[in-house]
Amino acid sequence: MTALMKIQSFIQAYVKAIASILDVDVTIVDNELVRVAGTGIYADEIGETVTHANFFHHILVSGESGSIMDSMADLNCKGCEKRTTCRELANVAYPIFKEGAVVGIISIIAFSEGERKNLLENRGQMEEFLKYMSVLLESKLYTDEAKERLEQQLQVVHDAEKGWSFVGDSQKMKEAIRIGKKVAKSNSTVFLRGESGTGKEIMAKMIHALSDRRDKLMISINCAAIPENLVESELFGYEEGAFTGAKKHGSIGKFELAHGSTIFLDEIGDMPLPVQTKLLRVLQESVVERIGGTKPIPIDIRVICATNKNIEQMVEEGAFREDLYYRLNIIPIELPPLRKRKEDLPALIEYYIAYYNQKLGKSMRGVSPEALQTLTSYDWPGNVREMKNIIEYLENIAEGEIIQLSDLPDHIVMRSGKGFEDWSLDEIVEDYEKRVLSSMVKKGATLEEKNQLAENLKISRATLYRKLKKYDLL
Ligand SMILES: Nc1ncnc2c1ncn2[C@@H]1O[C@H](COP(=O)(O)OP(=O)(O)OP(=O)(O)O)[C@@H](O)[C@H]1O
Repeated sequence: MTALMKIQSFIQAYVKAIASILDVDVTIVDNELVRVAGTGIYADEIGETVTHANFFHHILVSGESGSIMDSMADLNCKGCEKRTTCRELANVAYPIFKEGAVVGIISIIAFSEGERKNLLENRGQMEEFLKYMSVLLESKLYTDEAKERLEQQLQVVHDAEKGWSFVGDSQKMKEAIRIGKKVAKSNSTVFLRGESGTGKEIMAKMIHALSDRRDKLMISINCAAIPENLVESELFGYEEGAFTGAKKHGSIGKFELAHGSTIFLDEIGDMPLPVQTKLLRVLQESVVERIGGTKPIPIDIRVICATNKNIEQMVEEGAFREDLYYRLNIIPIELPPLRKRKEDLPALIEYYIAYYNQKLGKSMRGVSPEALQTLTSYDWPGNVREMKNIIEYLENIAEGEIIQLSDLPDHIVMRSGKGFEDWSLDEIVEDYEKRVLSSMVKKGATLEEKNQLAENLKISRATLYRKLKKYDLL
């Protein structure tokens, strides 16, 4: 949608007001020559493409105002087959700009001789008026864009507050989200697989939030974070006197706590074997037995578990119970590593820029093409978590509104071994040279700093300047 079309209803009200004050007809077209607003006979043609638009086309290209005072004689209309039947007798038009580019045209039209006379007599004033209106429209475009940006950012924060908001349009991610949403309402066990930082926990949160259990808190346990000797009591609870140091009246375990809700068992591969046996019983019989307890306690829970380990290999090696593996692996969902879905990167970067803008009160606008290329070439071993942290870092250290290649941390620039398959050696060397130089020369570096750099690099000043010029780094 063009910039003007986005504020169409405002523009239509605006031209109506101008038309009634000046007693003329007014129209506005966008840069695709679609009529955005119009009065008189053009009120019925809103949304239609203006044909026979030599004159408008010229204004869009030249960015200069123009007028037709006699359509039968005007050069702009020469050769137009509609010239003899055209309803427009005269026309004064002015371009509408945004950031220096022409985004549309505002024009006053005379359909009758009387209107044409009025236009001719007051042409200078009309042009001045259109110019003023064009500036007003331009500022309206900026205000609306700023508002839209703010709304988007608020939406980002709102989504993040829900605890899950997936960004990513790749087929692989879409498929994972589709399955997650589809199984949310069921009570079946979900097994989330994927490297660290790929979004397993937010997937668990999403499934819980979309389930009928959402009114109760999801209980999350990181099996790798609890000391082995405490896992059992943490999960299943214990009775008074169950072991030395046991609390008076015992303690409720996480499974009991999750009754009626969802339990998320993260890093399930780290669950000790004896605890695995107890977990199997919980899953098969829907009961828990506290340590030192004698009677089973019925529970209603939905289990979501996750691991980044090769669990099949653990089963083979006897480190994970095979029967438990099959009992857990009912609905497997694979979260692909970021390096296998790089098409998600631009959206993720944009999302986290907006997120940290909001959080840190910054107004970062994006990433330069070179920086984006380098971020895309990087392998992201820490997946989305690593990317999120890098954006937070960049929001803190980058000076301009656009993240530049030179802002990126060295390890990313150096390790972004991009796909060099189709590159000649010269191109690879040039690419590397450009990255090294751009990470060394900060924007606005003084003459002295550049001279010092030439000295450090053991090249002449002339060579350094030639290279900086070549890579557009001056
Ligand atoms: N698709 C995504 N869109 C937006 N943010 C994401 C996405 N995937 C992951 N994140 C963010 O990355 C961070 C890590 O995600 P999460 O904790 O869900 O990963 P994980 O796979 O559970 O990692 P670990 O195995 O280390 O526990 C979180 O801050 C999360 O919000």
